[in-house]
Amino acid sequence: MDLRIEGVAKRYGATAALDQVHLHIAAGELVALLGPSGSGKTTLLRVVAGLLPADAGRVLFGETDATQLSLRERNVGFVFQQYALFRHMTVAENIAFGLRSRPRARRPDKATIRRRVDELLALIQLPEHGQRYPEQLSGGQKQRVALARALAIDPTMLLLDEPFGALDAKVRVELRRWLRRLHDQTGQTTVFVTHDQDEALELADRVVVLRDGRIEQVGTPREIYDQPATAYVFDFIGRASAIEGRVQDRRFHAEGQAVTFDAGEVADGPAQLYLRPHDALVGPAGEGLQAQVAAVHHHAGRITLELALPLQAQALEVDLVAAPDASVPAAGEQVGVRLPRYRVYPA
Ligand SMILES: Nc1ncnc2c1ncn2[C@@H]1O[C@H](COP(=O)(O)OP(=O)(O)OP(=O)(O)O)[C@@H](O)[C@H]1O
Repeated sequence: MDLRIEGVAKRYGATAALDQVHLHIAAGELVALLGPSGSGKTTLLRVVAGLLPADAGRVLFGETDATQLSLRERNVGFVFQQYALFRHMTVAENIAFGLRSRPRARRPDKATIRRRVDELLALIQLPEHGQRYPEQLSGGQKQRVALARALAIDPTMLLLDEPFGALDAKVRVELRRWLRRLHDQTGQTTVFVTHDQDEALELADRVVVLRDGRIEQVGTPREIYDQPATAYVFDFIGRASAIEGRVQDRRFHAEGQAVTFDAGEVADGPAQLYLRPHDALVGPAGEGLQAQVAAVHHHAGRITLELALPLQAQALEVDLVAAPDASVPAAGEQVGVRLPRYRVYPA
């Protein structure tokens, strides 16, 4: 089912947790709400679920105005960060809970519930775990059970609030790939909250970047990464360096440099040029931006240079691919930096 959020606003005293949010999510999409702490992700998810009333605006599920509907009437599947499983119930009982607690008229019979639970146990790849208790499962397994419980009620959509937030890094990566495959199997409209840009970019069909209760950009992971609409998105979405300067007649003039760069449509005035560490080519001094190597950092498979630019407060971070025989500039050396890819934003 598709989801339409129209002009939704929510205030807590002086804080606008959500400020005129408009968003359309197509049926079957997997969408990430991405943003730093306090940007309004959880508030938006809760408003959609019916856990929290909005001050203004509408939420539509398909053609139905769901704004005034209760949590139960909306029939969404919700998964919290901390596996909120019932500790005194087995895995199978947890999964069956939503079906068993339906009013008698809409409650499936016991055999149907048992069949549905078995199907879901197979779907989450825990077919033998139905009789275990939550404390006998790993964190990742608990979250899969939480997802099965959410799916059991045949929800209108799945809403996941930092579903992998409490798990360690390796399990997180495994589980998000698993969720992607599960989504491809079920085709369930899914919205998940994360503050982890890797998770959003790897998992989602589209990413919604939030900032202070407003949508900063909506796009495919590729669009968000390759064409960030604002300096904020550029900075938030990956490793980035900024060079201060100004735009004049469609050229960006970096503070303290002779070389200038195409500034596209950016109007005259103070501006910043943003680049990713892998989008800079380091060569002999005299070509491109003039810089001095401030530090050399060795990682597995790559070398990162910190480059100091005259009159710039921030150092430039540049990755070198570590070919075994490549010469690596030493700290203190003067180098030239060419920029095959960058973006200019008004400051
Ligand atoms: N119950 C509340 N009372 C007062 N202010 C709140 C309440 N809940 C949220 N806020 C405020 O609303 C804003 C948005 O909060 P929200 O929890 O939606 O952000 P978030 O992006 O989900 O952050 P996090 O990643 O930390 O969960 C924040 O400024 C937060 O302090």
